[in-house]
Amino acid sequence: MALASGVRFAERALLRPWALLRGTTLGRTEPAAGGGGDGARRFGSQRVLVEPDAASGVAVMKLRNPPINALSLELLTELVISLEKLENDKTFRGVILTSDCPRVFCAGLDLTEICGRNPAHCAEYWKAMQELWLRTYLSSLVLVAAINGACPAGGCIIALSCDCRVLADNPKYRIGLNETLLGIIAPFWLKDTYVNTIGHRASEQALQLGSLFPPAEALQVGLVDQVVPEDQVQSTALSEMARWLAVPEPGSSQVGPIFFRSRAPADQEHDAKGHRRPPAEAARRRHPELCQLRLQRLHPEVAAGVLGEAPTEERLRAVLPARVLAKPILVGTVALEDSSPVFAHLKLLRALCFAHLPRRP
Ligand SMILES: CCCC/C=C/CC(=O)SCCNC(=O)CCNC(=O)[C@H](O)C(C)(C)COP(=O)(O)OP(=O)(O)OC[C@H]1O[C@@H](n2cnc3c(N)ncnc32)[C@H](O)[C@@H]1OP(=O)(O)O
Repeated sequence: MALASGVRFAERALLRPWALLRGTTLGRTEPAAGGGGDGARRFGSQRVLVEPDAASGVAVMKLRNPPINALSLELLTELVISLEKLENDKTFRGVILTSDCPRVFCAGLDLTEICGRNPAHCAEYWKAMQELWLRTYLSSLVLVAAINGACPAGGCIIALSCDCRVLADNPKYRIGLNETLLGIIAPFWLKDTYVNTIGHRASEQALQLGSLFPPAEALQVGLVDQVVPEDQVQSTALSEMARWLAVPEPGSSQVGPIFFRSRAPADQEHDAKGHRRPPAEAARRRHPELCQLRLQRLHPEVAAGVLGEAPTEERLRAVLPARVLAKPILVGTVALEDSSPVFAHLKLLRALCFAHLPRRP
C-alpha cells in the first residue's frame, strides 16, 4: 500500500514536478500590470515571474528570489519549468532574462545549498544546476540577458548561456566567474563556454584569478555585448531580441543552439575509464537526433564535418560562404581557437546552417 501510494506520488511528481516545490504556485495566471488581452497575461511561480507578450512572441522572465537571487534548488527548478513551459508554447520565440531584485542579477549558487549539506542533497542540487544550464544553453528560444545588477559566478553562467548580454552601466555590477576564489573548480564545460565567449587567454587569466569585470572591462573583453545606462537595459534587450528574431531560422529556433552549442555532461565527454572521447563520438552521443535527422537539412560538407576531423581554417574557407566569413568572431573562434574540437564543429555547423537554410516565406 505504502509502495503503491509512493508510486502514485512519484507519477504525480513526474507529471507536475513543481508540486514538489515548497510554496510554489506555478501556473497561476494573472493580468500583467497595464495589460489587457491574452498577450499580456503573466504567469510564473514564487521565484520566477513571467511576463509574456504573445504579440511579439517574447516573454520577460524575472528572477525573484530576494535579496540576491541566489540559485536555490527551488529557484533552479522553477526556472527550468518556466523555460520548458515557454518552449512548449509555440507562440514564443524569445525570452529576456532579468532580475526582479534590486542591484543583483543573480549571486550564483546558493552557498547554503552546498555548505554542510549531505552528499545526496549536493548531488541533487548540482544536477539541478546542470539541468538549468542545459535548458538555457540548448534552448530553442532566443535568450537575451538583461543584466540589471551584480552577476558573479552562477549568475554569469546563466548570462553566458544566453545568446546575447546587455549589462547596466554601474561599476558595482561586476560580472565574471569568480568561483576559484571560493575554492570551486569550474567544470570543463563551463571553461569551454568562457573560452567560446571571451577567447582562450582571457579565459585562462580570468578563471585562474577569479576576475569579476566592471561593465567597461566586461564589454572590452567581450563578456557582454552592450553596456547601457541602467534605465535602458530592458529596452536595449528588447531591441537586441528584435534583431535576433528578425533573422530567418536564427539562433532562436530549431537548429540554432543545437548546432552552435555543445551538451557537455561528463559521461558524454569521457568514457568509463575517464579518457576523453574523440570529438565526433562525443558529438554523436550528445546529439543522436542531430546526426540522424537534422543533418539531412544541411550542406553535404557540413554533414561530413560533424562526423569527420576538426575543421582547419583552410577547409573552412573552402566551405564557408563569403557572407559567413564576413563574421570574424564566428569563423575566427571556430578556426583559430580549437581548444574544444566539438565546439568548433558545432559552431561551424551553426554558421553553415544559417547560410544554407531556406528563408521563411
Ligand atoms: C555548475 C556551476 C559551476 C559553477 C559554480 C558556480 C559557483 C557559484 O556560483 S558560488 C557563488 C558565488 N557567488 C558569489 O561569490 C557572490 C557572493 N555575493 C556577493 O558578492 C554579494 O552578496 C552580491 C554582490 C551578490 C550582493 O551584494 P549586497 O551587498 O547587495 O548583499 P550582501 O549583503 O553581500 O548579501 C546579502 C545576503 O545574502 C548572502 N549571500 C550572498 N551571496 C550568497 C550566496 N551566493 N549564497 C547564499 N547567500 C549569499 C549574504 O551572506 C547576506 O546574508 P546575510 O544578510 O544573512 O548576512
